[in-house]
Amino acid sequence: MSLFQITARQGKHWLAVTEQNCPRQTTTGLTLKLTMQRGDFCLQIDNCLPLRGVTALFGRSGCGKTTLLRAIAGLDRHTGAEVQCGATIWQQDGRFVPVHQRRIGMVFQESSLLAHLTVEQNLLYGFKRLAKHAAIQLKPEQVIQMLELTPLLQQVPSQLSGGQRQRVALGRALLSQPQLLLLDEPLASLDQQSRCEILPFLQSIACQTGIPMLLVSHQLDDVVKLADNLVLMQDGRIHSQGPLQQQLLQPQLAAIGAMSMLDAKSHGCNNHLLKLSIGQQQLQLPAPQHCDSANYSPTSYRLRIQARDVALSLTPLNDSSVSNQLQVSISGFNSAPHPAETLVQLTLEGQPLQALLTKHSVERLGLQVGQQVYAQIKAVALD
Ligand SMILES: Nc1ncnc2c1ncn2[C@@H]1O[C@H](COP(=O)(O)OP(=O)(O)OP(=O)(O)O)[C@@H](O)[C@H]1O
Repeated sequence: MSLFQITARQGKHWLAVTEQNCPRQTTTGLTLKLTMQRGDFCLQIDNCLPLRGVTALFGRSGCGKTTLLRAIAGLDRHTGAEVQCGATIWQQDGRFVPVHQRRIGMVFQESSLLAHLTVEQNLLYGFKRLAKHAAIQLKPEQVIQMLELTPLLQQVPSQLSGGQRQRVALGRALLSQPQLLLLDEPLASLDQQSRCEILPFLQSIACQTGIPMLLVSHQLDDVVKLADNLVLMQDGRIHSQGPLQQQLLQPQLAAIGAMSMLDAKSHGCNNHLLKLSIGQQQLQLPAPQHCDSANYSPTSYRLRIQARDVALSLTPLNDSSVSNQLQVSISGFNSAPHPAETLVQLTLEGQPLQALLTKHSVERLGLQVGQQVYAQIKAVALD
């Protein structure tokens, strides 16, 4: 049985992971020491990034994400830099392992497939060139199945959509048997529908292969669906890093639209609604298109919620259309980009949740740290 169920819902895609945990590679981290000056820009990194799950690099344009990724890959050589992946030294003192000798799979914004080769030939291009002694962890048939590439194998890149091309690029990267996947805005050139189509594939690669990924993305939405760890970059430095849920509370993310991620458990569908629980509390959202209540096995489910979609009340509302009413406690208040607004930090069954309210509402309700209140979230605002 496949570890994963991937189902789609109209306009949005949705991934459900079975009760089995994803195998995560557990090596030591990616140790980086880099100082680089380019005109006014200075990259200064002295950090260790996790080598497990998906780590997203997020920050304003020009903060140095691509420069950092290129240094990790060995595409650029910076004097004095140190790059160590787990126990393997890629750069230190006079030693510099060139890009083709680092076990890295790379996918960029524009896939660089070979135009004259079929999808199958593109996939096998790097695989066939692997050294005979290289340990093969992923076979072509596994990758083709995981990325649903069978119908495309005899086509050439010009016959593919942008999303299909990125799937092939991902497949080719995986077949190079990487120790680390570097993804530099792999969804940036895709329209919204293609982005939604490819997200579940990225999720299943992360979970099924256990290969750690470093993902550069401008879309916080994508990061919230994919990442386990979030690294925030600012002016050439790593400002903060940590598990996604906690990092989403960082104040600088409020400027682009604060949101939360909740880990829930889904229990099945009824009347086209997916039923979920977080601890003892129940909630629901419109079910994915192919959700089959008869064959539903309990799954983990990652919920994404915009802070502006969360309202608070002192008592449960019985005459409201909002069906998700969750008991939460107030853990703090943060400033919001607009002077009339406040970000209320909440705790829901041990998980952080944010609500964006006007200061006027906070005062009117007399909200205080430690207070128990009810968070109302419209089912249609969840995904
Ligand atoms: N070849 C280069 N020569 C000089 N400066 C460069 C060069 N490449 C990048 N830079 C500068 O280095 C800084 C970091 O660029 P980088 O592309 O790493 O940022 P980024 O965070 O990836 O940006 P974006 O999100 O827009 O892709 C920028 O100020 C950029 O202008």
